[in-house]
Amino acid sequence: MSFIICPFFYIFFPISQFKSIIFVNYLSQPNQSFRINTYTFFRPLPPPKEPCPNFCFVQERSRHGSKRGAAQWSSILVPSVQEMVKEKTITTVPPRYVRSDQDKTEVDDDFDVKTEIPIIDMKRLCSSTTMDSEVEKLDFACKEWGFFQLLNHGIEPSFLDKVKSEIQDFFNLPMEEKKKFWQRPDEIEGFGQAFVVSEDQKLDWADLFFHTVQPVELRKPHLFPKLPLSFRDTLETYSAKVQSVAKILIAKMAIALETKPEELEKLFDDVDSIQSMRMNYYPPCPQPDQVIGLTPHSDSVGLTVLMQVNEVEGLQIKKDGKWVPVKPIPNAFIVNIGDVLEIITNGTYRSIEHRGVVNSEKERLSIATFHNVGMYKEVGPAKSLVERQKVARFKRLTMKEYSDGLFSRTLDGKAYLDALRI
Ligand SMILES: O=C(O)CCC(=O)C(=O)O
Ligand SMILES: [Fe+2]
Repeated sequence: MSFIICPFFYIFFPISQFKSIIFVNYLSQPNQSFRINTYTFFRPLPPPKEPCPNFCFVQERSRHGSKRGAAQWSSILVPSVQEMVKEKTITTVPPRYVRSDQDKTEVDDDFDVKTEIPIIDMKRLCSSTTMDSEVEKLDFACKEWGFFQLLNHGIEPSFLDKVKSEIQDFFNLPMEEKKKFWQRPDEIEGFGQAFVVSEDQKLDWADLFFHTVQPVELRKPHLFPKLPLSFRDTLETYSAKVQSVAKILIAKMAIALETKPEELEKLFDDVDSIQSMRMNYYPPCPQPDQVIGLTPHSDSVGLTVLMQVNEVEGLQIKKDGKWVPVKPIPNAFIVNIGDVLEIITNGTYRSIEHRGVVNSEKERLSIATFHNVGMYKEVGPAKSLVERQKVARFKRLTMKEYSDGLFSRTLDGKAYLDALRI
């Protein structure tokens, strides 16, 4: 998925899948400006035609709108799938949602204990008597799977029930109310879909609500502050609780990796580190095999903490070339390594492709909370890992450069991360 979004977008919208590319070194010609979300950036026009030292580019985009119709740093507004399903009795999927490009058959149906994603117990991770063995399990999960389910994370089930029920209520608000929170032209936060860059691009069978939560200055004034009061309070508390879970996990990963604090955990434990949330709503579909709920992607952030909002399955992860369904454990989180952590860990921990599928009977909801490094921080392989492994597998770059490159691309699995490999 992708598209031209603000330089901050990728932090906000941390999914990377991109096919064609341009890269623009915006800061090199600080003579033009335009507004991107809440920021003004300086950038050249038109984009340079030579490949930039860090990135390649294949396809040029115009500054004010791509050849395919999307304004830069935005996603074309598309109909709400939830509304479409509610309003009409749909028996066949409209052509724009038919995904013959996606192979939905290569699912590993024989998955068993061997192919079920690892389970990590946070209580054991934090207890002095069991920490070592649980850290070892965590290390294995991050190396071999890039995904794990997290039990005993300490967030009370009754509070999680409240979060889930309020998310459901939020998606069930009347359209008149939801319109206030809809994506605006040239923006990517709010209700909508992501990375839609042309009128003929295929779409996901889903609606999403995406917003930046931390730091507070990056919140869009018409989104978080305008949410229904109780939902806002609930999300504020959820944000803080999930943030502390993420920080503990990253600190334990640092122990496993034997990195220095400034190389890993401090990057995510700073005033400028970024947390964003994406709520996904997948309506039932009359022809579930024809569509995809969420296009295969890897998350372009540091760490993602995902919660299933209802008991309906749909997440699949790519393991040894096959799609493996994730059977969520009630009240556990599903945690995954994002591209930025793969870079920092010099490829030791893996950011794995995943996707969402839908079914014909039940709606499905999830909430992904993304944790990332501040925009002006530099990321690259941790020096102590490079020394030990005697090779740096990725380039070093600021998060700003990373996001500029990321949002100049279309969707293509892990192609962006590959472009950053040395
Ligand atoms: O809905 C899901 O289970 C997956 C969501 C996801 O991968 C994302 O929002 O990045
Ligand atoms: Fe994801």
